Amino acid sequence: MNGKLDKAIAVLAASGGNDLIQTLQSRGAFKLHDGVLTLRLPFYAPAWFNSLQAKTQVKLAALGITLHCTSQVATLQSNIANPIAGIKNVLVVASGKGGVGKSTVSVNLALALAAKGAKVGILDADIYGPSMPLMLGQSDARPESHDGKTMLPIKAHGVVANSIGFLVDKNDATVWRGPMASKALAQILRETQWGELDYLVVDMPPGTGDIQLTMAQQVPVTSALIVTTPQNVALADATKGINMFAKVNVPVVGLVENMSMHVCSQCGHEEAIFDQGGGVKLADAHNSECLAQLPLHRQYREDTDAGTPTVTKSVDSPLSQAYLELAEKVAIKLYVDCPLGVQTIPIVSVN
Ligand SMILES: Nc1ncnc2c1ncn2[C@@H]1O[C@H](COP(=O)(O)OP(=O)(O)OP(=O)(O)O)[C@@H](O)[C@H]1O
Repeated sequence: MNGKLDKAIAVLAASGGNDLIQTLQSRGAFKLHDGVLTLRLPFYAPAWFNSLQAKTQVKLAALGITLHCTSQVATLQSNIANPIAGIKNVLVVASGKGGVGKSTVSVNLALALAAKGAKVGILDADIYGPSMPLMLGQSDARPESHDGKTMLPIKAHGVVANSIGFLVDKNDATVWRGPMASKALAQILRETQWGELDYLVVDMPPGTGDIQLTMAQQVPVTSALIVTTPQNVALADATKGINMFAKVNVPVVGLVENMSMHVCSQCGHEEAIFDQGGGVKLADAHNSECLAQLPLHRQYREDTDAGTPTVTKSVDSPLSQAYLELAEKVAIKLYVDCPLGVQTIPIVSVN
């Protein structure tokens, strides 16, 4: 019986990535019963699973096995032991430098994770330039409170979100000093009724100063995703970002090189305006991985400006596809990189 399972695992490892299949196996994700091999996937990655199934079907059939899968996102270990009720994993999206597209990546990645099947929230922690109200098409929304103590997040495009931008006048927040900004983040994080979430994507303020450091220490972070553009000046700042997370024991799941190549919306001509390949080099230098190279394309800007990020606006476009692929890579890599965490604290309703 076990020999059969071992053979099936070897078949899957040859096609689905050895590290991943071995991690799944060692954490008890496979069960073989009556010729049905059930994989309880601890993340949503339907494209990866469909490809695995297609590639292994014949060999598994020869062993008398059919493969099935169910998905339930696992809670992974975070940097501090102070979890937020109902939230399984917190992914912070950070950049050393401003204006590299951190918010654009945060919102599209969050929507892509949701499109794959996960329950996702967005916390816009970019105190000095909150963009989520605009990018989610919710500029006039204000979170409601039923008890005067906690807020209900804003719902948009299948995710929930909260932002300093919903709560405070833009001009007030920009003059906050570090401790005030960090306190505001802690409050908005813990006083929002997020519900049950597989991932909370946190759009961090740009930079690697004390504010970002304090924030990273206050929030139970599973991992960080670093956004950079390919040119040297941005890469130097991204390096500071990677080093900052190392200081606070937050693993970096990988890098995203944004504005990688300019694609003309008229003729499709490609030009490396901000240079090329820097994200891959940086990732290599830090033993990390460049998980996506996203083009500089007018459509990305137009869609977020209109409050309908590309992943919701045109799901089938190649621009959207790039994010859908990134979402699966992030979900898978988080699981492989991070040890399993303690069971999420369930939300208990108090009447
Ligand atoms: N790949 C892209 N192609 C075209 N435009 C983009 C792309 N990524 C981001 N932009 C645009 O660049 C501008 C800056 O992006 P964004 O606000 O996401 O950056 P940020 O790093 O979050 O900035 P900040 O430092 O202000 O927080 C926005 O107008 C956005 O629409």
